[in-house]
Amino acid sequence: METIAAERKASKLATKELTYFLYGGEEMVLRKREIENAVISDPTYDITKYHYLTREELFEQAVKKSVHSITKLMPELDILGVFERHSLTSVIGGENPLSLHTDMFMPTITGQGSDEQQEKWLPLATNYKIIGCYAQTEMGHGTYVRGLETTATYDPVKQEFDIHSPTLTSIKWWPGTLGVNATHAIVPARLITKGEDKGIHNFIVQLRSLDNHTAMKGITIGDIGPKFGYAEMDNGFLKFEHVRIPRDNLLMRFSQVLPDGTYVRPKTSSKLSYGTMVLIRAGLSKFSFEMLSRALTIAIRYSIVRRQTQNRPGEAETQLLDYVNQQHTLITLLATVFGIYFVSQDTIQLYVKTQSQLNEENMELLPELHASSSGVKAISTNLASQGIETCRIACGGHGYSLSSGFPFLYQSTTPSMTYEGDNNVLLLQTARYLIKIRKEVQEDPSYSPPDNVNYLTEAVRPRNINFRSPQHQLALYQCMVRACVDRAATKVSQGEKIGLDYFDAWNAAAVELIQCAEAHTHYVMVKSFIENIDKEEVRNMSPYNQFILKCLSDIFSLNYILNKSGLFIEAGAIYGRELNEIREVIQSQILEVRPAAVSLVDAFDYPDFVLRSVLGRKDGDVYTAMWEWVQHNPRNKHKNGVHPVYKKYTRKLLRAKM
Ligand SMILES: CC(C)(COP(=O)(O)OP(=O)(O)OC[C@H]1O[C@@H](n2cnc3c(N)ncnc32)[C@H](O)[C@@H]1OP(=O)(O)O)[C@@H](O)C(=O)NCCC(=O)NCCSC(=O)/C=C/CC(=O)O
Ligand SMILES: Cc1cc2nc3c(=O)[nH]c(=O)nc-3n(C[C@H](O)[C@H](O)[C@H](O)COP(=O)(O)OP(=O)(O)OC[C@H]3O[C@@H](n4cnc5c(N)ncnc54)[C@H](O)[C@@H]3O)c2cc1C
Repeated sequence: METIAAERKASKLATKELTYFLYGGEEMVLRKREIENAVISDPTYDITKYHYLTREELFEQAVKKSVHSITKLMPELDILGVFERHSLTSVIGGENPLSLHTDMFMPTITGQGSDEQQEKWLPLATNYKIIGCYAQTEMGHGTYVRGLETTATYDPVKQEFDIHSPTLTSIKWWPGTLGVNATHAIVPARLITKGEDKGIHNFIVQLRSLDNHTAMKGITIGDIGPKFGYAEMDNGFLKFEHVRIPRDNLLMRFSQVLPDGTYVRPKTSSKLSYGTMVLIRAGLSKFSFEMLSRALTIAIRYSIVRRQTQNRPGEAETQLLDYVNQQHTLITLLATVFGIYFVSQDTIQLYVKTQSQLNEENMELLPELHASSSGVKAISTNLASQGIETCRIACGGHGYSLSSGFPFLYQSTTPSMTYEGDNNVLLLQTARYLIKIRKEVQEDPSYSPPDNVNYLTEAVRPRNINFRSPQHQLALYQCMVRACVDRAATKVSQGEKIGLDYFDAWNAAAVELIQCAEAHTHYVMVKSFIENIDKEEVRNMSPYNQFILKCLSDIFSLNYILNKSGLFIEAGAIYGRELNEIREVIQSQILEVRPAAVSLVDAFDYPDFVLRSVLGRKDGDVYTAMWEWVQHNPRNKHKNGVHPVYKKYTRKLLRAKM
C-alpha cells in the first residue's frame, strides 16, 4: 500500500487537470462522481457476490438494476443528458439488458422515422411504455444486410405489411434485449410491394403484449442461450409467421409506401437506413477507450504493488513495473489508450457534423464518415480487446481470477470486434473508400483528397530524419500508407487485367485491402493524437502534463512503426539500420513516462466499485482484498469445510482397493 502511495506522491503529473481534460471539464467530473456515489451507496447495486452469481442470477440482477436506475435513480438525480446517462450506465457496470432500447431502437426512430412517427413512438419509448430492440441479424445473415430474408409484403387492401420469416435461416438471431424484455423491435426486412422487392427497409413490429408480455400472434421469441460472455444480456431469436402491421409502421423519413402500394424512393441515399449502425460504430471507439483504460488502471496499479524476485541481496523484491518488459508492455498500451481516446473524440465530432449536414440533405460527408467510423471501430475494438488480454497476462495468476476484473472486461469487449459489423468487413469498407479516392486522384489532377487521405498527394520521406518530430513521424506514415493503398489497388487492377470479374479481383486482393485500411486507420489515429495535443486546450496544460502526452504520442506513433517496420521499409519510409534508433527513442520515452504511470491511470478516475477488481484497488491493498473476496466463495461454505463431492465420489476413490 505504501508503495503506491509513495509513487503517487512522487509523481509530477497534474492528475486532476488530466481528469478534467478527459471528461470535458470539472463540472462534468463532479456530476459523474455525484452519479457514481448515488449508485455506490444504493444497496440495489451491491456487487459483493457479483462474481459468484449464476447466469440466471446475473441476468435477473441486471434487469433489476436497470429498472431501478430508470424508475428511481434517474428521476432522483434528474438525469437527462447523454453524458449523465452514460455515467450512470458505466458505474452500474455489467451489460445493461435494456440498453438496445436507448442505444438502437430509439435512435433508429429518431434518425429514420417521419415527424409523425417520431411524435407517436418517441414519447412511448422515452417513458418506457414500450421497450425496443434492433432485430436486424438473422441466423443466416449478419454481415450481408442486403441478403436478409425476412419479408414485409404490402397488402393495399388492408393497408398493412405482412412480416414473415420464410426460412429457418431468416429467423432473427442475436439481437440484444430481444430474448426476454423487448415489447417492440425495429425489424429490417425486404419491402415487397406490387410484386417488386425494394430491398431492406426498417419496420416497427410489436413482439409482446403490453398487458401480460406474452408473444403476439404469429411471433415465436426467446433467448439464444449461453454465450462466451454477456450473461446479463438476453440476446434472442425471433420468428414471424405472417405477422400483420399497419402501413405506417414502415419508418418513412427517407422512403415511403403510399396507401395504394406505390413505393417512393429515398431522395438521397438508400444507405441512410444503415444510419444507426454508423452511430454505434462511432461510439464504439469511446467504449474501447473506457474498457482498455479500466484494464490498464488495474494492471498498472497491481504492477506497482506486486513485487517478485529479490534481485540484489538485502534489497526488497523488484516491483513488476520496474521490469523493463513489463514497462514496455503496459506503457505502450497506455500510449495506445490515449490514441484511442483522441480518435474517438474526432470520430464523434465527424458524426455530429455529418448528421447536421444530413438534416439539410447534404450527403457530402457521409462516405468519409462511413469509411472512417468503420476503420476506427475495427481498429479501436481490436486494440482494446487485445490490450485487455495483454493486461491480464501481465498480472500473472491473479489476473486469471474473476476477482481481477479482467475476465469481465475481456468478455464484455471482445464481441465488439464482431457486432455492429465484423471488423474485417468494416476494414474492407474503408479500403473501398480509399481505392475510390485514389482513383479520383489519378483521374483528376485538380482533385484534392480529404485531409486524412492527404498521403495520396503528399508522401515524401524527410531528409535528416528526426524520429522525435511529429511532422517527420507523420511523413513516414504517409509514405507507408500510400504504398499500402497502391499495393492493394494494383493487386485489384492486376486481377481485372487477367480477366477476373470485379468480385474475384477484389477478393483476391482482400488481404492487401484490409492491410491498407488498417494502415490508414493507424495513420488517422497517430495524426489525431499529434493534432489534438497541439491544440490550445493541451497547450494550456501544465508543462509536465504536455511533456508526458508528447512522450505517449511518440510511443504510440513509433511503436507501430517498429511493429510494422516491414511495411515502412518496403515503402522506403525508413531503413533497417534506423530501427535501433527508433527502439531507443521508444525506450527513452517509456522511461520518462514510468514515474507518472500511477497518476495517468488515476486520471481515468474509476472508483474501485467500477473496476470490480481486487488487483486494481486505488489503495493498493490487494492481498487483504483477495482474502476478503474468497470468503464469499460458496464452495468453501460446506459443513466442516467438506464439499459434498467427497461423500459422493472422492471418498470411494480414496478407499478403493486398486
Ligand atoms: C458491409 C455493408 C456495409 C455492405 O453494405 P451494402 O449495402 O452491401 O453496400 P456495398 O458494400 O455494396 O457498398 C455500396 C455503397 O454503400 C456505401 N455504404 C455502405 N454502408 C454504408 C453506410 N453505413 N453509410 C454510408 N454509406 C454506406 C458504400 O461505401 C458503397 O459506397 P460506394 O460509393 O463505394 O458505392 C453492410 O452489409 C453492413 O453494414 N454490414 C454489417 C452489418 C452490421 O453492422 N450489423 C450490425 C447489427 S446491429 C448489432 O450488431 C448490435 C449490437 C449490439 C450492441 O451494439 O450492443
Ligand atoms: C454480443 C453480440 C450482440 C449482438 N447484438 C445484435 C443486435 O442487437 N442486433 C443485431 O441485429 N445483431 C446483433 N449481433 C449480430 C452481429 O451484428 C453480427 O454477428 C455481425 O454483424 C457479424 O455477422 P455474422 O455473425 O453473420 O458473421 P459473418 O458475416 O458470417 O462473418 C463471419 C466471418 O466471415 C467474414 N466475412 C463475412 N462476410 C465477408 C465479406 N463480405 N468479405 C470478407 N469477409 C467476410 C468476416 O470477416 C467474419 O470473420 C450481435 C452479435 C453479438 C456477438
